[in-house]
Amino acid sequence: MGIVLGPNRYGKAETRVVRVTRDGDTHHIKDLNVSVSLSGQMEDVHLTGDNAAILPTDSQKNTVYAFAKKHGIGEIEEFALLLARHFVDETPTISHARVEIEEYGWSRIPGKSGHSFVRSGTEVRTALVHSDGTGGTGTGGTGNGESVISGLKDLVVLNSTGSEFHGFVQDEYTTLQPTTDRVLATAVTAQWRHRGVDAEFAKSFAEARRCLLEAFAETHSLSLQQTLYAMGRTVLETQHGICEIRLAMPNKHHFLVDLQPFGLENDNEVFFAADRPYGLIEGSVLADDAPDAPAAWT
Ligand SMILES: O=c1[nH]c(=O)c2[nH]c(=O)[nH]c2[nH]1
Repeated sequence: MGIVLGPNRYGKAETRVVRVTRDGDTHHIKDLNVSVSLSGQMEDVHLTGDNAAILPTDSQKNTVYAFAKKHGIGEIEEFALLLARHFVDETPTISHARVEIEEYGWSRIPGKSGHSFVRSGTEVRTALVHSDGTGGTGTGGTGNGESVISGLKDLVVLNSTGSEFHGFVQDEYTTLQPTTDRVLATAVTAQWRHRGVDAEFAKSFAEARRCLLEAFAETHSLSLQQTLYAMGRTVLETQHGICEIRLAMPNKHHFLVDLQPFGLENDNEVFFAADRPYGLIEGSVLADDAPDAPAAWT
């Protein structure tokens, strides 16, 4: 039996960088969590411990900080592309870079100060970039060895009516009562794949987020699965630069509390918000001409 090295990658995970841009007394901040993962000629380091091909993960972390100073931080997709292309273009032993970024939002505290901020809730904006470098010829999904996926996570939403769930399979373990009026709540994780790498990412993000919220609010839901599909479809119908969207939506169950022991009616007014277990509904919605790009998601 022969033993060989399988797929591998390495890099600095979760570099936290906060960039302050000073515009007189008015400051702007970008707060990111950057994870770099590189692959290439890595046989020797694994098989013999020869580090000659290795760009240390420490240098990768330093690059994130240096680029934040030199180039500033604009849209996270662009910052990720800049980093990914740099690692592949400048290090001959690296042929592929994956850069994943989370962005934590801050909004201004109203008032006179231009330097006071409050974190904008739990929601996180995300980007995932793959690059074979600016001279790349790989199969990232755009034909030139690069792909860009944008997204968000922990977008928490709730409909206090307009949601039903009935007509499901009944087996000997089924106790769930059918309902024609329930609370529907979830924390949306969404990732959408762009057809190209030069979209207007700020505009596209705002539009995709608006579509997700609008479809969640406006769909009269017979299941969270139906709502998921409606949300994905709305994004793809509105934004032709996006060819695929993947959604993961936990069903944050709200159970009606039995108030009868207290002689009280509960007409869909008082709920117990359970945090676990939760139903986990996941799905992908695609344009039927979407180019195949499974590697873009890894
Ligand atoms: O929207 C729902 N989808 C399900 O698949 C499911 N299963 C369940 O117990 N409740 C729900 N709700």
